[in-house]
Amino acid sequence: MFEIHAPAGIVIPTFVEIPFNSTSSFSSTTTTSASKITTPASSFSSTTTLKAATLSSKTPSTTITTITNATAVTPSITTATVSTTTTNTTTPTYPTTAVATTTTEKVTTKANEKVKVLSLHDFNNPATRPRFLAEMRESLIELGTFYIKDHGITTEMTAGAMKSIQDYFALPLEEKKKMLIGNSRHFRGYKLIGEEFTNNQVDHREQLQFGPEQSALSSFVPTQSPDYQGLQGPNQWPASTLALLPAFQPQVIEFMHQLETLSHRLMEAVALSLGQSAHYFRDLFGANPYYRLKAAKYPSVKNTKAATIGCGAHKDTGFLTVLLQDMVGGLQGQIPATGEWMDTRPVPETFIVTMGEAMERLTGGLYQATVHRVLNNTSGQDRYSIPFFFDPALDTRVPHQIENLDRSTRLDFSNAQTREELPKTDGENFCGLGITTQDNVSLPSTASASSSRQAAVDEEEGWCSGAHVFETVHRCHPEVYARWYTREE
Ligand SMILES: O=C(O)CCC(=O)C(=O)O
Ligand SMILES: [Fe+2]
Repeated sequence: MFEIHAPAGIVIPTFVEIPFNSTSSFSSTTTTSASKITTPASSFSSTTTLKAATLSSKTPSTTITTITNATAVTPSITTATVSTTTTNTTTPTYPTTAVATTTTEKVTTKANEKVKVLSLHDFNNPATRPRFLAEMRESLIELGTFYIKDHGITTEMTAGAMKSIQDYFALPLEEKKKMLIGNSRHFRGYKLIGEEFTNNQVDHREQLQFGPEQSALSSFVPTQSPDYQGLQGPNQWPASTLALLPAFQPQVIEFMHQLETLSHRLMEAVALSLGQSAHYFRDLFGANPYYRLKAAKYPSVKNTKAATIGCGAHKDTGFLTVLLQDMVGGLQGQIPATGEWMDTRPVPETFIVTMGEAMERLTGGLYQATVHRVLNNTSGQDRYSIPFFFDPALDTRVPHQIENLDRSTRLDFSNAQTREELPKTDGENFCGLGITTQDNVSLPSTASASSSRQAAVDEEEGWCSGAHVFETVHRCHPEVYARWYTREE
């Protein structure tokens, strides 16, 4: 038996994310029957479909759970019986992450109250900084996520960015297709609804991807260079789209710029919260951090059978995600300790800050990479979100783990100093490692034995951040990989 509290008009699938590099341990199908679900009576429909994808590498199967017999037990709570059947599905042809079904899913909207809203003002002010860092640390150990307010990005900017992406998605399909992600070796551009898979399940969203505006590496040779070097390059800006939406390009570029500044500041706080120096991540990330801005539109669904999930359960790949969402709702995070799902409800004028797998790995699991997903909604309102993924320069070697990390929940932050407060030392360079993926810079050696040309891990030097990012990105967008990375030009 398990209990689910479902938010209004939202379909709950059952997915479980597994950590990266774990590809074989979850392969069996699990079947649940006659479980119990509770959900707010006002929003419950008597036949809601839950869907859980299970993968063995060859023969995935899909578990469909149908809720029936809903009956009200309190004015606000409804119970229902869950029965489950298992059917086979086709295997995707591109690499996938193994997925396990869960029979113990719990969702509670109450758990949302667990996610703290932190104010960046409290970090900036030395008097309140110790408390801010203590709360940040606790949140990242427990959940891997928090909201940030007073972040310094104006409402005008966030509203403008939202409006720009809404205007873009409202363009005729023919116009949007001019910017197809498949046109770009650098994984930038537009992706149609129904073409992306997360957790081996087709997502129900349109999306648009941008990254740092740079020229491509002229030295890049497909099938010979490390694949991740192909991530560097320009965004797509079709002239006709810019003519139709004059504010679009400047808005997106300015928003990325401001999110980069905010992310650096947040990473400074994260470093301090880990007991490291304020410039730990600046030094690690180098002069040209690699980031991706994704804009997503989740159309409201009429019936929940047609599309069961907006975005399947997953952990973000890298270090830090800063996410802007509108007020529609549907994003959920999983509480690591209990497996319970909680709504990451829209909180006005905040961003949601989430740790990714790279951070989890670097901290030896002390900071959680939050498993999250987006549920479809039947409210009639489309949902828009803009996540920003912040990572080191592509050729950064990330240490396997921060040394001598104090793993206790509470640390003394009374003397924590930000970068600008730290005394400058001779020759100090805040971009200390100075690693950049420029055309004229020689790159770290790569493991030629690696079949995927990734040079992902090196015992001595640490693992390659770009290779790690590429691993996920190429899995999400196999059409880009097939076109640009599998043969020489
Ligand atoms: O749209 C959202 O709120 C979340 C999207 C997400 O998790 C992702 O694209 O990685
Ligand atoms: Fe995500």
